[in-house]
Formats: sequence, C-alpha cells, structure tokens
Amino acid sequence: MSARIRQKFSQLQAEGAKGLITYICSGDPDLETTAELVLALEEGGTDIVELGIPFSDPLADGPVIQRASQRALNSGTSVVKILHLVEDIRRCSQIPLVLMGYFNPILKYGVEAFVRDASNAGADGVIVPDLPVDEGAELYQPARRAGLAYIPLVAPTTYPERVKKIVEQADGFIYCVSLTGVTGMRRQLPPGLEQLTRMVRQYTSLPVAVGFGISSAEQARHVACHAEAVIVGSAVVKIIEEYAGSRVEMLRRVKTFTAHLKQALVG
Ligand SMILES: O=P(O)(O)OC[C@@H](O)[C@@H](O)c1c[nH]c2ccccc12
Repeated sequence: MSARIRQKFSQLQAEGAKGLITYICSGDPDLETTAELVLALEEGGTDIVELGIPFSDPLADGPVIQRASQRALNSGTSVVKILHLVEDIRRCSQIPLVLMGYFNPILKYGVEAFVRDASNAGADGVIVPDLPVDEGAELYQPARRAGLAYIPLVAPTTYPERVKKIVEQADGFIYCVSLTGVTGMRRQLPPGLEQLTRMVRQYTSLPVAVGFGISSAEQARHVACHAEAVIVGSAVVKIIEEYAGSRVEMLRRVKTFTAHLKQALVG
C-alpha cells in the first residue's frame, strides 16, 4: 500500500497521538485555492488530506458539501485537472493525499487509467462511497496493483459478515461512518461508536478512522478514544464557503481551525 499513509500512522502511534484527516472539495472555489488550502491544512497539523472529486449527484453528502461540489463544478473542475493539482501539490508537500469521489466520474475516466494516473501524480489512496463491496473488485484490485490504498467505508448498519468482506479489500485504513445519514455537522453523535470500531477491529489490524458529523475539538477528542484518526469535512468546507470573498482570511481561518482540532488529538 501507499508508504506515505503507512508511515503516517506509524509516526502517530510512536508519538502517542491520534490522526486528523480533513476533507476539502477540489476546485472549491477554484483549483489554485485548493492547492493553497492543502498547504494551510498541513501547516495547521492535518495528517492526511482527503481531496474530493466533485460530482453533480453527491448522494452521501449533506448541503454544505453539495454546495461545495456545485461551486467546484461551476469553476470547471474535472478529474484530469484534479490529477494535475495532485502533481502540483507533490512539488511542495509529502502529505498523504486520498482522493474521495463517486464511482461515475472514475468510471468515465476509465478505472485502470484513473488508478495509474492518480498514483503517478502522487495520490496515496482512494475512497469511493457508492461502490458496494460486491463490486469493490472493479476498483480495489487495479488500485492495489497501482500502489493506491483502497479505503472502504463501514457504516453502523453494516452487518459483521459484510464488514469481514469489506476489510479484506481494504488498504491504508478503514473509514468508519459514525452515523446513518449524510455528511454534515451534528450537535451530537449517536451512541454505539465504540461497538462499531470494536467490531471492525475483530476483522482487521488496519488503522480505523471515524468520520461524519464531527466539527468540534470536543467531539474529535471523544471520537479519537475509539479510533486512530478522526475525519472532518463539512466544518472545514463551511469556513471555505464563509470566507470565499477573502482568500487570505480563508486560509488563515482554515489553518487556525485545523490547529485547534489537532490540539485535541495530541498527548
Ligand atoms: O462532512 P463531515 O460530516 O465532517 O464528514 C466527513 C466527510 O465530509 C468526508 O469524508 C466526505 C465527503 N464526502 C463524502 C461522501 C461519502 C463519505 C465521506 C465523505
């Protein structure tokens, strides 16, 4: 699997810290800003960046990320341009980059071509929320051959037998979804997270990351008790939306917010 992801988790373990994974949508508001946002996230202490591939019908996403996808599509973002963006980021950063996208744009690009080009560009992994485990082979095998980590999702509603199958395809880490529903900030996370991560760990020794609904340092700290990493998306995207008029302020706010989250995950 991707060495950058593996090394990151070993480093976190050695430090006794939990990882922070942040999601942004590529091309929101434009690709040039996305490159700067990745660096701001890294400076703030993000351990892994999840780069979204915008799609017109993001069925697992709540309103905040839906709007981000729309802005990104409006600015002319495409898979080809995102892969160039990854290449550009690699000129100045070694932060692990995971591409998060729905299957349709990847299929259109061509699965084999996508994993090859993504890997050559310097991406480390891929997350595809609408590819069920039974069809996972279409992507996880080519991804593995290309050296890209295939990161699957496990939901609170996933049965143990299915979890077993899902983690067999996995590489890098397992994405545990904290709740049933779409992405977006929640005041409170449902109970049962501990049972979910414990169940997943029965079948795999890969690191577990938990995402969906996390927007505060308090929530991050709580979730991190049961996981190796915490994933935050909508709360970051919201800042990008709010400060769209001033790039400098946007970058500053994103960096400060990330640092605040990361602080809750160390020591
Ligand atoms: O936005 P949230 O609730 O913080 O959740 C993370 C999430 O944004 C990110 O991982 C993601 C964005 N779009 C997705 C679609 C499916 C699964 C995960 C995602």
